[in-house]
Amino acid sequence: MSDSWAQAVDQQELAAVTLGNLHLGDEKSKPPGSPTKLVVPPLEPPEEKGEEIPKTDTNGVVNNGDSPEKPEDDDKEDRAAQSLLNKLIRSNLVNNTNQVEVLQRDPNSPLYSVKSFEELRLKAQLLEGVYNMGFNRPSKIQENALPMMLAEPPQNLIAQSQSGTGKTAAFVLAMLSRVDPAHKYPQSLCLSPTYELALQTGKVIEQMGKFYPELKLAYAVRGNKLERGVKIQEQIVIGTPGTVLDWCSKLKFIDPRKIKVFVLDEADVMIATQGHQDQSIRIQRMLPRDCQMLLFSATFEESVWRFAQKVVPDPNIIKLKREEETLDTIKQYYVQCNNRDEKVQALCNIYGAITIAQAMIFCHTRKTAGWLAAELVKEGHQVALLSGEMMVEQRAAVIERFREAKEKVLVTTNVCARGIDVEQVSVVINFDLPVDKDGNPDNETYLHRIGRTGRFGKRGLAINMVDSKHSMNILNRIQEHFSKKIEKLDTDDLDEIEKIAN
Ligand SMILES: Nc1ncnc2c1ncn2[C@@H]1O[C@H](COP(=O)(O)OP(=O)(O)OP(=O)(O)O)[C@@H](O)[C@H]1O
Repeated sequence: MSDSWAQAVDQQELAAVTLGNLHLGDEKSKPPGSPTKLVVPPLEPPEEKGEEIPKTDTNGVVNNGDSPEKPEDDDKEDRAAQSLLNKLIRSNLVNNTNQVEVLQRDPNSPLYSVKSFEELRLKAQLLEGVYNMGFNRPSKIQENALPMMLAEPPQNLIAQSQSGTGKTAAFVLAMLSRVDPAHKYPQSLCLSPTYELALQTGKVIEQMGKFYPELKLAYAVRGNKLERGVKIQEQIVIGTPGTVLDWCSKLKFIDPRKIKVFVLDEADVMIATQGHQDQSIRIQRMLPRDCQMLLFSATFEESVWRFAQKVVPDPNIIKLKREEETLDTIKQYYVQCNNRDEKVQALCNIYGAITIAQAMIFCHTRKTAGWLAAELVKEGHQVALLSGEMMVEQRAAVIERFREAKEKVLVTTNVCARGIDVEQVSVVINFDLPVDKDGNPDNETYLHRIGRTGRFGKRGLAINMVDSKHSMNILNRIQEHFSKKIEKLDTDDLDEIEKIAN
Protein backbone atom coordinates (compact mmCIF):
# COMPACT_ATOMS: atom_id res chain seq x y z
CA MET A 1 0.00 0.00 0.00
CA SER A 2 2.58 2.51 1.09
CA ASP A 3 4.72 1.40 -1.82
CA SER A 4 2.14 2.24 -4.41
CA TRP A 5 1.54 5.57 -2.73
CA ALA A 6 5.25 6.28 -2.89
CA GLN A 7 5.29 5.34 -6.54
CA ALA A 8 2.42 7.68 -7.26
CA VAL A 9 4.32 10.50 -5.59
CA ASP A 10 7.40 9.63 -7.61
CA GLN A 11 5.43 9.78 -10.79
CA GLN A 12 3.84 13.07 -9.89
CA GLU A 13 7.15 14.58 -9.04
CA LEU A 14 8.68 13.28 -12.18
CA ALA A 15 5.89 14.86 -14.16
CA ALA A 16 6.49 18.10 -12.27
CA VAL A 17 10.16 18.06 -13.13
CA THR A 18 9.41 17.43 -16.76
CA LEU A 19 6.67 20.00 -17.08
CA GLY A 20 8.51 22.55 -15.03
CA ASN A 21 11.15 22.71 -17.66
CA LEU A 22 9.04 22.78 -20.76
CA HIS A 23 8.21 25.96 -22.53
CA LEU A 24 5.09 25.01 -24.29
CA GLY A 25 3.88 27.13 -27.12
CA ASP A 26 7.34 28.19 -28.07
CA GLU A 27 6.92 30.06 -31.31
CA LYS A 28 10.42 29.73 -32.62
CA SER A 29 9.76 27.39 -35.49
CA LYS A 30 6.82 29.32 -36.82
CA PRO A 31 7.44 30.92 -40.15
CA PRO A 32 8.57 34.51 -39.95
CA GLY A 33 5.72 36.91 -40.34
CA SER A 34 6.63 39.50 -42.90
CA PRO A 35 3.87 39.20 -45.43
CA THR A 36 5.29 41.65 -47.92
CA LYS A 37 8.47 39.67 -48.20
CA LEU A 38 7.11 36.18 -48.19
CA VAL A 39 5.18 33.75 -50.18
CA VAL A 40 3.42 32.67 -47.02
CA PRO A 41 4.94 29.44 -45.74
CA PRO A 42 2.60 26.93 -44.20
CA LEU A 43 1.61 27.03 -40.60
CA GLU A 44 0.54 23.47 -40.90
CA PRO A 45 3.16 20.75 -41.05
CA PRO A 46 4.51 19.14 -44.18
CA GLU A 47 2.10 16.47 -45.23
CA GLU A 48 3.87 13.81 -47.17
CA LYS A 49 5.61 11.10 -45.29
CA GLY A 50 9.20 10.57 -46.17
CA GLU A 51 9.58 14.07 -47.57
CA GLU A 52 10.76 16.43 -44.90
CA ILE A 53 11.29 14.94 -41.50
CA PRO A 54 11.22 11.20 -41.44
CA LYS A 55 11.64 10.40 -37.79
CA THR A 56 10.12 13.49 -36.28
CA ASP A 57 6.65 14.77 -36.60
CA THR A 58 6.30 18.26 -37.88
CA ASN A 59 6.74 19.82 -34.50
CA GLY A 60 10.02 18.05 -34.17
CA VAL A 61 8.78 15.34 -31.84
CA VAL A 62 11.05 12.38 -32.18
CA ASN A 63 8.81 9.44 -32.85
CA ASN A 64 11.19 6.62 -32.36
CA GLY A 65 8.74 4.60 -30.36
CA ASP A 66 11.38 3.28 -28.00
CA SER A 67 10.27 1.69 -24.80
CA PRO A 68 11.48 3.93 -22.02
CA GLU A 69 13.66 1.20 -20.51
CA LYS A 70 15.84 0.88 -23.54
CA PRO A 71 18.84 3.10 -23.94
CA GLU A 72 18.20 5.76 -26.49
CA ASP A 73 19.41 4.48 -29.78
CA ASP A 74 22.04 6.70 -31.31
CA ASP A 75 21.18 5.69 -34.84
CA LYS A 76 17.63 6.73 -34.38
CA GLU A 77 18.49 10.25 -33.35
CA ASP A 78 17.45 12.48 -36.17
CA ARG A 79 20.36 14.42 -37.58
CA ALA A 80 18.03 17.12 -38.76
CA ALA A 81 16.59 17.53 -35.28
CA GLN A 82 20.08 17.72 -33.83
CA SER A 83 21.12 20.33 -36.34
CA LEU A 84 18.02 22.41 -35.67
CA LEU A 85 18.60 22.16 -31.93
CA ASN A 86 22.12 23.46 -32.32
CA LYS A 87 20.91 26.37 -34.40
CA LEU A 88 18.19 27.27 -31.93
CA ILE A 89 20.46 27.36 -28.91
CA ARG A 90 23.53 28.90 -30.47
CA SER A 91 23.98 32.58 -29.92
CA ASN A 92 27.52 32.98 -31.16
CA LEU A 93 30.07 31.92 -33.64
CA VAL A 94 31.88 28.73 -32.66
CA ASN A 95 35.54 29.55 -32.34
CA ASN A 96 37.95 27.38 -34.18
CA THR A 97 41.69 27.79 -34.04
CA ASN A 98 42.48 25.09 -36.59
CA GLN A 99 43.93 26.01 -39.95
CA VAL A 100 41.60 26.12 -42.90
CA GLU A 101 42.56 23.72 -45.66
CA VAL A 102 41.93 25.06 -49.16
CA LEU A 103 42.09 23.03 -52.33
CA GLN A 104 41.78 25.20 -55.40
CA ARG A 105 40.40 23.99 -58.68
CA ASP A 106 43.07 26.04 -60.39
CA PRO A 107 46.13 25.90 -58.16
CA ASN A 108 47.80 28.68 -60.16
CA SER A 109 45.19 31.29 -59.46
CA PRO A 110 45.97 33.48 -56.46
CA LEU A 111 44.35 32.54 -53.20
CA TYR A 112 42.50 35.42 -51.63
CA SER A 113 41.46 35.63 -48.06
CA VAL A 114 39.89 38.64 -46.40
CA LYS A 115 40.16 39.99 -42.89
CA SER A 116 37.30 42.46 -43.20
CA PHE A 117 33.90 42.59 -44.86
CA GLU A 118 34.85 45.87 -46.59
CA GLU A 119 37.45 44.06 -48.68
CA LEU A 120 34.66 42.08 -50.31
CA ARG A 121 33.20 45.18 -51.97
CA LEU A 122 29.70 44.18 -51.05
CA LYS A 123 26.72 46.28 -51.99
CA ALA A 124 26.19 48.95 -49.32
CA GLN A 125 22.80 47.50 -48.33
CA LEU A 126 24.36 44.12 -47.70
CA LEU A 127 27.30 45.48 -45.76
CA GLU A 128 24.82 47.30 -43.57
CA GLY A 129 22.91 44.04 -43.12
CA VAL A 130 26.09 42.24 -42.09
CA TYR A 131 27.03 44.87 -39.49
CA ASN A 132 23.47 45.07 -38.27
CA MET A 133 23.71 41.36 -37.42
CA GLY A 134 26.62 42.19 -35.18
CA PHE A 135 29.33 40.68 -37.37
CA ASN A 136 32.53 42.69 -37.11
CA ARG A 137 34.84 40.54 -39.17
CA PRO A 138 34.62 37.35 -41.22
CA SER A 139 34.82 34.06 -39.38
CA LYS A 140 37.67 31.68 -40.10
CA ILE A 141 35.84 29.80 -42.84
CA GLN A 142 34.35 33.01 -44.24
CA GLU A 143 37.81 34.54 -44.67
CA ASN A 144 38.51 32.06 -47.47
CA ALA A 145 35.06 31.03 -48.61
CA LEU A 146 33.64 34.51 -49.22
CA PRO A 147 36.23 35.72 -51.76
CA MET A 148 35.84 32.44 -53.63
CA MET A 149 32.07 32.59 -53.62
CA LEU A 150 31.98 36.22 -54.71
CA ALA A 151 34.71 35.94 -57.36
CA GLU A 152 34.09 36.72 -61.03
CA PRO A 153 33.57 34.54 -62.93
CA PRO A 154 31.69 32.60 -60.25
CA GLN A 155 33.40 29.52 -58.85
CA ASN A 156 31.94 26.36 -57.43
CA LEU A 157 32.65 25.42 -53.86
CA ILE A 158 32.38 22.48 -51.50
CA ALA A 159 32.89 23.59 -47.90
CA GLN A 160 32.97 21.61 -44.72
CA SER A 161 33.22 22.89 -41.19
CA GLN A 162 31.50 22.09 -37.96
CA SER A 163 28.18 23.59 -37.10
CA GLY A 164 28.31 27.19 -35.94
CA THR A 165 31.39 28.33 -37.81
CA GLY A 166 29.58 30.70 -40.16
CA LYS A 167 28.70 28.69 -43.27
CA THR A 168 25.07 29.82 -43.47
CA ALA A 169 25.97 33.48 -43.13
CA ALA A 170 28.56 33.02 -45.88
CA PHE A 171 26.32 31.47 -48.50
CA VAL A 172 23.44 33.79 -47.69
CA LEU A 173 25.74 36.68 -48.47
CA ALA A 174 26.69 35.06 -51.78
CA MET A 175 23.04 34.39 -52.64
CA LEU A 176 22.05 37.97 -51.92
CA SER A 177 25.05 39.45 -53.74
CA ARG A 178 24.40 37.74 -57.03
CA VAL A 179 20.78 38.69 -57.40
CA ASP A 180 19.59 41.45 -59.71
CA PRO A 181 16.54 42.99 -58.00
CA ALA A 182 15.29 44.41 -61.32
CA HIS A 183 14.51 40.90 -62.51
CA LYS A 184 11.38 39.48 -61.00
CA TYR A 185 12.16 35.79 -61.09
CA PRO A 186 14.17 33.35 -58.93
CA GLN A 187 17.92 33.70 -59.33
CA SER A 188 19.25 32.17 -56.10
CA LEU A 189 18.02 28.78 -54.98
CA CYS A 190 18.87 27.05 -51.71
CA LEU A 191 17.94 23.50 -50.69
CA SER A 192 17.58 22.62 -47.01
CA PRO A 193 16.92 19.13 -45.66
CA THR A 194 13.80 19.95 -43.64
CA TYR A 195 10.98 22.42 -43.34
CA GLU A 196 12.30 23.76 -40.03
CA LEU A 197 15.86 24.14 -41.26
CA ALA A 198 14.59 25.96 -44.35
CA LEU A 199 12.76 28.41 -42.10
CA GLN A 200 15.89 29.01 -40.01
CA THR A 201 17.96 29.78 -43.10
CA GLY A 202 15.11 31.93 -44.39
CA LYS A 203 15.38 34.01 -41.23
CA VAL A 204 19.07 34.63 -41.88
CA ILE A 205 18.28 35.67 -45.46
CA GLU A 206 15.69 38.12 -44.17
CA GLN A 207 17.98 39.54 -41.52
CA MET A 208 20.89 39.99 -43.85
CA GLY A 209 18.69 41.42 -46.57
CA LYS A 210 16.92 43.79 -44.19
CA PHE A 211 18.33 46.91 -45.85
CA TYR A 212 17.75 45.61 -49.34
CA PRO A 213 13.94 45.56 -49.47
CA GLU A 214 13.77 45.07 -53.24
CA LEU A 215 15.02 41.53 -52.72
CA LYS A 216 12.22 39.14 -51.98
CA LEU A 217 12.24 35.62 -50.64
CA ALA A 218 9.92 32.68 -51.29
CA TYR A 219 9.66 29.45 -49.30
CA ALA A 220 9.31 26.32 -51.41
CA VAL A 221 8.14 24.06 -48.62
CA ARG A 222 5.34 21.57 -48.49
CA GLY A 223 2.05 23.12 -47.57
CA ASN A 224 2.84 26.32 -49.41
CA LYS A 225 0.24 25.90 -52.10
CA LEU A 226 0.25 28.22 -55.09
CA GLU A 227 -2.25 28.40 -57.88
CA ARG A 228 -1.38 26.56 -61.04
CA GLY A 229 0.21 28.71 -63.71
CA VAL A 230 1.73 31.13 -61.19
CA LYS A 231 5.32 32.24 -61.78
CA ILE A 232 7.35 33.01 -58.70
CA GLN A 233 8.55 36.61 -58.73
CA GLU A 234 10.79 36.47 -55.69
CA GLN A 235 14.47 36.48 -56.60
CA ILE A 236 15.47 34.10 -53.83
CA VAL A 237 13.93 30.73 -53.10
CA ILE A 238 14.65 28.50 -50.13
CA GLY A 239 13.03 25.12 -49.93
CA THR A 240 13.15 21.40 -49.40
CA PRO A 241 14.13 19.10 -52.29
CA GLY A 242 10.71 17.51 -52.93
CA THR A 243 8.82 20.78 -53.18
CA VAL A 244 11.56 22.58 -55.11
CA LEU A 245 11.64 19.74 -57.60
CA ASP A 246 7.88 19.99 -58.07
CA TRP A 247 8.05 23.76 -58.43
CA CYS A 248 10.81 23.49 -61.02
CA SER A 249 9.40 20.62 -63.08
CA LYS A 250 5.78 19.53 -62.69
CA LEU A 251 4.34 22.87 -61.55
CA LYS A 252 6.77 25.15 -63.37
CA PHE A 253 6.54 27.91 -60.74
CA ILE A 254 10.30 28.38 -61.12
CA ASP A 255 12.34 28.43 -64.30
CA PRO A 256 15.48 26.56 -63.20
CA ARG A 257 17.40 27.76 -66.29
CA LYS A 258 17.48 31.26 -64.82
CA ILE A 259 19.10 30.25 -61.52
CA LYS A 260 22.52 31.84 -61.03
CA VAL A 261 23.43 30.45 -57.59
CA PHE A 262 22.46 27.02 -56.30
CA VAL A 263 23.18 26.18 -52.65
CA LEU A 264 22.93 22.75 -51.13
CA ASP A 265 22.99 23.20 -47.38
CA GLU A 266 23.61 20.57 -44.74
CA ALA A 267 24.55 17.95 -47.29
CA ASP A 268 25.27 15.39 -44.57
CA VAL A 269 21.78 15.77 -43.13
CA MET A 270 20.32 15.85 -46.63
CA ILE A 271 21.66 12.49 -47.71
CA ALA A 272 20.54 10.88 -44.45
CA THR A 273 16.98 11.32 -45.69
CA GLN A 274 15.86 8.86 -48.27
CA GLY A 275 15.01 10.40 -51.59
CA HIS A 276 16.64 13.76 -50.98
CA GLN A 277 19.84 12.82 -52.73
CA ASP A 278 18.07 11.88 -55.96
CA GLN A 279 15.78 14.89 -55.83
CA SER A 280 18.74 17.22 -55.31
CA ILE A 281 20.57 15.71 -58.25
CA ARG A 282 17.51 16.01 -60.46
CA ILE A 283 17.17 19.69 -59.56
CA GLN A 284 20.86 20.28 -60.20
CA ARG A 285 20.55 18.74 -63.69
CA MET A 286 17.95 21.36 -64.64
CA LEU A 287 20.24 24.29 -63.84
CA PRO A 288 22.31 26.10 -66.47
CA ARG A 289 25.93 25.09 -66.89
CA ASP A 290 27.25 28.42 -65.68
CA CYS A 291 25.17 28.34 -62.51
CA GLN A 292 27.34 28.64 -59.43
CA MET A 293 27.04 25.50 -57.28
CA LEU A 294 27.82 25.64 -53.57
CA LEU A 295 27.61 22.74 -51.14
CA PHE A 296 27.99 22.85 -47.37
CA SER A 297 28.31 20.13 -44.80
CA ALA A 298 29.24 19.87 -41.14
CA THR A 299 30.85 16.46 -41.63
CA PHE A 300 32.60 14.88 -44.55
CA GLU A 301 32.20 11.15 -44.55
CA GLU A 302 32.69 9.23 -47.80
CA SER A 303 28.99 9.26 -48.72
CA VAL A 304 28.81 13.05 -48.42
CA TRP A 305 31.91 13.43 -50.53
CA ARG A 306 30.50 11.19 -53.29
CA PHE A 307 27.27 13.15 -53.29
CA ALA A 308 29.14 16.47 -53.30
CA GLN A 309 31.13 15.48 -56.37
CA LYS A 310 27.95 14.56 -58.21
CA VAL A 311 26.29 17.92 -57.64
CA VAL A 312 29.26 20.29 -57.71
CA PRO A 313 31.40 20.08 -60.85
CA ASP A 314 34.98 21.46 -60.78
CA PRO A 315 34.83 22.55 -57.19
CA ASN A 316 37.16 24.48 -54.96
CA ILE A 317 37.25 22.74 -51.61
CA ILE A 318 37.52 24.29 -48.17
CA LYS A 319 37.78 22.24 -45.01
CA LEU A 320 38.09 23.31 -41.43
CA LYS A 321 38.96 20.56 -38.97
CA ARG A 322 36.99 20.23 -35.75
CA GLU A 323 38.71 21.34 -32.59
CA GLU A 324 40.19 18.30 -30.87
CA GLU A 325 38.86 17.51 -27.44
CA THR A 326 41.27 16.50 -24.72
CA LEU A 327 41.21 15.05 -21.22
CA ASP A 328 44.40 16.85 -20.25
CA THR A 329 42.75 19.53 -18.20
CA ILE A 330 40.20 17.24 -16.58
CA LYS A 331 40.43 15.72 -13.11
CA GLN A 332 38.77 12.32 -13.28
CA TYR A 333 37.39 10.35 -10.34
CA TYR A 334 35.23 7.33 -9.75
CA VAL A 335 32.95 6.44 -6.88
CA GLN A 336 32.27 2.83 -5.96
CA CYS A 337 28.68 1.99 -5.02
CA ASN A 338 26.53 -1.13 -4.80
CA ASN A 339 23.34 0.06 -6.44
CA ARG A 340 21.68 3.12 -7.87
CA ASP A 341 20.34 4.35 -4.54
CA GLU A 342 23.88 4.47 -3.24
CA LYS A 343 24.85 6.38 -6.35
CA VAL A 344 22.24 9.01 -5.53
CA GLN A 345 23.49 9.15 -1.96
CA ALA A 346 27.06 9.61 -3.19
CA LEU A 347 25.90 12.41 -5.45
CA CYS A 348 24.18 14.13 -2.56
CA ASN A 349 27.31 13.81 -0.43
CA ILE A 350 29.34 15.44 -3.16
CA TYR A 351 26.83 18.27 -3.39
CA GLY A 352 26.90 18.62 0.36
CA ALA A 353 30.67 18.99 0.44
CA ILE A 354 31.53 21.19 -2.51
CA THR A 355 29.92 24.06 -4.32
CA ILE A 356 29.16 23.04 -7.86
CA ALA A 357 28.26 25.90 -10.15
CA GLN A 358 26.65 23.75 -12.79
CA ALA A 359 26.75 20.05 -13.52
CA MET A 360 25.58 17.76 -16.29
CA ILE A 361 24.62 14.26 -15.27
CA PHE A 362 24.47 11.53 -17.90
CA CYS A 363 22.29 8.44 -17.61
CA HIS A 364 21.99 5.45 -19.89
CA THR A 365 18.24 5.44 -20.30
CA ARG A 366 15.46 7.99 -20.32
CA LYS A 367 13.82 6.13 -17.49
CA THR A 368 16.86 6.43 -15.23
CA ALA A 369 17.24 10.08 -16.18
CA GLY A 370 13.61 10.78 -15.23
CA TRP A 371 13.91 8.84 -11.99
CA LEU A 372 17.17 10.53 -11.01
CA ALA A 373 15.83 13.98 -11.78
CA ALA A 374 12.89 13.29 -9.47
CA GLU A 375 15.22 12.01 -6.73
CA LEU A 376 17.35 15.14 -6.93
CA VAL A 377 14.29 17.36 -6.80
CA LYS A 378 13.29 15.56 -3.61
CA GLU A 379 16.68 16.50 -2.23
CA GLY A 380 15.96 20.13 -2.95
CA HIS A 381 17.98 20.62 -6.14
CA GLN A 382 16.77 22.65 -9.06
CA VAL A 383 16.94 20.16 -11.87
CA ALA A 384 16.45 20.36 -15.61
CA LEU A 385 15.66 17.17 -17.47
CA LEU A 386 16.48 16.71 -21.12
CA SER A 387 14.78 13.72 -22.61
CA GLY A 388 14.40 12.25 -26.06
CA GLU A 389 10.65 12.38 -26.24
CA MET A 390 10.61 16.16 -25.96
CA MET A 391 10.04 18.31 -29.00
CA VAL A 392 13.11 19.99 -30.42
CA GLU A 393 11.93 23.43 -29.30
CA GLN A 394 11.30 22.12 -25.81
CA ARG A 395 14.77 20.66 -25.69
CA ALA A 396 16.21 23.94 -26.90
CA ALA A 397 14.28 25.79 -24.19
CA VAL A 398 15.63 23.46 -21.49
CA ILE A 399 19.20 23.97 -22.66
CA GLU A 400 18.70 27.71 -22.92
CA ARG A 401 17.43 27.90 -19.34
CA PHE A 402 20.34 25.80 -18.16
CA ARG A 403 22.78 27.98 -20.05
CA GLU A 404 21.29 31.00 -18.34
CA ALA A 405 21.91 29.13 -15.06
CA LYS A 406 18.22 29.02 -14.17
CA GLU A 407 18.90 25.41 -13.19
CA LYS A 408 22.14 24.15 -11.77
CA VAL A 409 21.82 20.49 -12.66
CA LEU A 410 21.01 19.07 -16.07
CA VAL A 411 20.13 15.39 -16.15
CA THR A 412 20.19 13.87 -19.60
CA THR A 413 20.91 10.89 -21.79
CA ASN A 414 23.77 10.89 -24.22
CA VAL A 415 21.72 11.17 -27.36
CA CYS A 416 20.01 14.33 -26.23
CA ALA A 417 23.13 16.19 -25.30
CA ARG A 418 25.36 15.14 -28.15
CA GLY A 419 27.14 18.03 -29.73
CA ILE A 420 25.81 20.57 -27.31
CA ASP A 421 28.39 22.78 -25.68
CA VAL A 422 27.37 24.26 -22.41
CA GLU A 423 30.56 26.08 -21.70
CA GLN A 424 30.06 26.92 -18.08
CA VAL A 425 29.58 23.33 -16.91
CA SER A 426 32.35 22.66 -14.41
CA VAL A 427 31.40 19.16 -13.36
CA VAL A 428 30.28 16.23 -15.51
CA ILE A 429 28.90 13.18 -13.76
CA ASN A 430 28.53 9.85 -15.48
CA PHE A 431 25.72 8.34 -13.44
CA ASP A 432 26.04 5.50 -15.93
CA LEU A 433 29.23 4.97 -17.88
CA PRO A 434 28.90 5.26 -21.65
CA VAL A 435 28.70 1.92 -23.42
CA ASP A 436 27.97 1.01 -27.02
CA LYS A 437 25.27 -1.36 -28.24
CA ASP A 438 27.36 -4.39 -27.41
CA GLY A 439 28.03 -3.19 -23.90
CA ASN A 440 31.63 -2.21 -24.60
CA PRO A 441 33.07 1.07 -23.35
CA ASP A 442 32.17 3.95 -25.64
CA ASN A 443 35.40 5.92 -25.45
CA GLU A 444 34.39 8.50 -28.00
CA THR A 445 31.28 9.40 -26.07
CA TYR A 446 33.26 9.52 -22.84
CA LEU A 447 35.60 12.02 -24.45
CA HIS A 448 32.71 14.09 -25.83
CA ARG A 449 31.00 14.23 -22.47
CA ILE A 450 33.87 15.29 -20.33
CA GLY A 451 36.53 16.46 -22.77
CA ARG A 452 37.24 20.10 -23.30
CA THR A 453 38.43 21.78 -26.45
CA GLY A 454 41.35 24.14 -26.31
CA ARG A 455 39.02 27.11 -26.38
CA PHE A 456 37.38 26.22 -23.08
CA GLY A 457 40.74 25.51 -21.56
CA LYS A 458 39.38 25.63 -18.03
CA ARG A 459 40.00 22.77 -15.65
CA GLY A 460 37.08 20.43 -15.36
CA LEU A 461 35.97 17.74 -12.99
CA ALA A 462 34.52 14.39 -14.05
CA ILE A 463 32.98 11.91 -11.65
CA ASN A 464 32.11 8.38 -12.73
CA MET A 465 29.65 6.25 -10.80
CA VAL A 466 30.45 2.56 -10.67
CA ASP A 467 27.95 0.07 -9.22
CA SER A 468 29.02 -3.41 -10.33
CA LYS A 469 31.97 -5.52 -11.39
CA HIS A 470 30.86 -4.97 -14.93
CA SER A 471 30.91 -1.17 -14.68
CA MET A 472 34.26 -1.32 -12.88
CA ASN A 473 35.58 -3.26 -15.83
CA ILE A 474 34.23 -0.65 -18.25
CA LEU A 475 35.91 2.06 -16.20
CA ASN A 476 39.23 0.26 -16.28
CA ARG A 477 39.05 -0.13 -20.01
CA ILE A 478 38.28 3.57 -20.47
CA GLN A 479 41.20 4.38 -18.23
CA GLU A 480 43.51 2.19 -20.30
CA HIS A 481 42.24 3.59 -23.55
CA PHE A 482 43.11 7.17 -22.64
CA SER A 483 46.15 6.26 -20.51
CA LYS A 484 44.85 8.65 -17.93
CA LYS A 485 44.38 7.67 -14.32
CA ILE A 486 40.86 7.86 -12.87
CA GLU A 487 41.26 8.26 -9.10
CA LYS A 488 39.00 6.63 -6.54
CA LEU A 489 36.92 9.01 -4.47
CA ASP A 490 35.46 8.09 -1.08
CA THR A 491 32.23 10.01 -0.88
CA ASP A 492 31.75 9.20 2.81
CA ASP A 493 34.81 11.26 3.60
CA LEU A 494 33.86 14.92 3.38
CA ASP A 495 37.44 16.14 3.68
CA GLU A 496 38.45 14.05 0.73
CA ILE A 497 35.60 15.38 -1.38
CA GLU A 498 36.52 18.93 -0.49
CA LYS A 499 40.03 18.33 -1.76
CA ILE A 500 38.91 17.51 -5.29
CA ALA A 501 37.40 20.94 -5.69
CA ASN A 502 40.73 22.66 -5.21
N1 LIG B 1 31.46 36.78 -39.12
C1 LIG B 1 30.69 36.57 -38.07
N2 LIG B 1 30.87 37.27 -36.93
C2 LIG B 1 30.09 37.05 -35.84
N3 LIG B 1 29.10 36.15 -35.80
C3 LIG B 1 28.87 35.40 -36.89
C4 LIG B 1 29.65 35.57 -38.09
N4 LIG B 1 29.20 34.68 -39.01
C5 LIG B 1 28.19 34.01 -38.41
N5 LIG B 1 27.98 34.43 -37.15
C6 LIG B 1 27.01 33.94 -36.17
O1 LIG B 1 27.51 32.71 -35.66
C7 LIG B 1 26.48 31.75 -35.55
C8 LIG B 1 26.78 30.55 -36.44
O2 LIG B 1 26.81 30.95 -37.79
P1 LIG B 1 26.14 30.08 -38.95
O3 LIG B 1 24.75 29.68 -38.60
O4 LIG B 1 26.35 30.82 -40.22
O5 LIG B 1 27.09 28.80 -38.87
P2 LIG B 1 26.98 27.44 -39.67
O6 LIG B 1 28.35 26.97 -39.88
O7 LIG B 1 26.11 27.63 -40.84
O8 LIG B 1 26.31 26.49 -38.65
P3 LIG B 1 24.97 25.68 -38.86
O9 LIG B 1 25.13 24.89 -40.10
O10 LIG B 1 24.81 24.86 -37.62
O11 LIG B 1 23.94 26.77 -38.96
C9 LIG B 1 25.20 32.46 -35.91
O12 LIG B 1 24.59 32.91 -34.71
C10 LIG B 1 25.66 33.62 -36.77
O13 LIG B 1 24.77 34.71 -36.67
